[in-house]
Amino acid sequence: MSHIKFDDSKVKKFVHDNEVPEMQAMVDAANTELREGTGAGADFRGWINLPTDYNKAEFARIKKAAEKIRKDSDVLVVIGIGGSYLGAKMAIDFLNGSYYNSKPKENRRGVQVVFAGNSLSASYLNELEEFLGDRDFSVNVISKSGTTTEPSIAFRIFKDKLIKKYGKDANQRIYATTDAKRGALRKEADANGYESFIIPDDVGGRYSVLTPVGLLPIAATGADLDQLMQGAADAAKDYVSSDLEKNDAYRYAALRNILYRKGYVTELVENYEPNLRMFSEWWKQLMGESEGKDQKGIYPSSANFTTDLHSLGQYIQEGLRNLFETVVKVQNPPYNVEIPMDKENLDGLNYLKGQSMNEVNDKAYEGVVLAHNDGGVPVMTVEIPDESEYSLGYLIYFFEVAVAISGYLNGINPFNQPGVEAYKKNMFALLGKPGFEELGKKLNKELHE
Ligand SMILES: O=P(O)(O)OC[C@H]1O[C@H](O)[C@H](O)[C@@H](O)[C@@H]1O
Repeated sequence: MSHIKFDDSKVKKFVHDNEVPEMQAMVDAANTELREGTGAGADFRGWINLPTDYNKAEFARIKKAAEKIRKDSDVLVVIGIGGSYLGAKMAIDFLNGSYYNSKPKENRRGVQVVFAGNSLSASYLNELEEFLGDRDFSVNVISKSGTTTEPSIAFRIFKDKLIKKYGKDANQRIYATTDAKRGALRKEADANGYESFIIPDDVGGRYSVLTPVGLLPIAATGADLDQLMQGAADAAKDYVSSDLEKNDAYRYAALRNILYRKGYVTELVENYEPNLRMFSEWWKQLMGESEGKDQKGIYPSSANFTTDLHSLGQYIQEGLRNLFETVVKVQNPPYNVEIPMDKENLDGLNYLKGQSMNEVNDKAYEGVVLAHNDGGVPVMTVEIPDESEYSLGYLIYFFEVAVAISGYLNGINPFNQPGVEAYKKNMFALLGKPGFEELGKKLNKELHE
């Protein structure tokens, strides 16, 4: 039985009864493409069986490395961008809360984890260096290609810092997560003897959170990796049927495509728990890089509730009617607080006395769903029981398998990202990278005309 409760009752107004069954044949075809490898991008389907077929020896080595980091460091600096950043960041926030790094040591299961190499901002790096101060730290540099500019620059800077602080022992504090054979990072890891972990060839960056890419930083916070993988493994079993009556991940994929074809071209993923803010950022890369191509695709966006009801709420209620919402809801958040009685009741809130904040949050959710529905916004809800490692693993797999099916339903390759190179080439040319001279001249002319 599914660990996720998927509620599509609030799309009924927008989708006729016949529409989902009429998608079944297309979903069957998409399922065949995905499972039999007859679809585009078939070489990148390693994530399908990853939750059970992962490298067990490496998994054990990740746990050991995390233990060593917890012993000899106060902070782990994780360097990466895109799929080499978002998965670890979202999982750490999801499992530990957004103030994890500010908690006193005794309230944390592991080291503080900070992220670098996810922008080109020198000011951000400076802040990070100030945060580190003279405390002990290690670095986990992550790049599948091993050549991405942002993490490469950040790695140079933190490597230099490590060498200045620890001399020849610096190499013992560097963990490289990269391709088995290719790329500059692999070369450097081999040359300097860094402990290294492998990103499988057949798993793309945005599908890589359950590889060493996500696992080492997550383990450094003391989280239970076995439960995380178990959740994903169970989801892999639960979401294997191509029957839309039995597979909610596929049903979600089908409904997204039905809505998209009616003009609902923007999907907002939403949460009612700030711990899930970064989950939305991870989801946006998964959806956006998978589906936005060939001049089509749903635009993935996000909102954090109830916070954004006071900023974006107006637009969602009454703006252009091209939006639909997917709420990721937590049935039992890790904490609850009772609203106290106030004798004077000057704020008029005594009608809430004795109620819990989680109840109030639930009522907000119910009120919002009904209001937005009335305003012309289809809403789907993906509910997980709690914020455990198991539920997170399950949820990750739900969206991974859903977007793969959804992409095939829309006739694109859900596993490549050719468009990302365009700006990179221009940036290299404008920076004067050897080999890009001609393009550099052309762009400089265009910029100055
Ligand atoms: O892991 P890396 O090779 O450094 O790549 C990091 C990220 O950068 C790219 O530009 C891609 O669009 C992403 O899919 C990828 O996750």
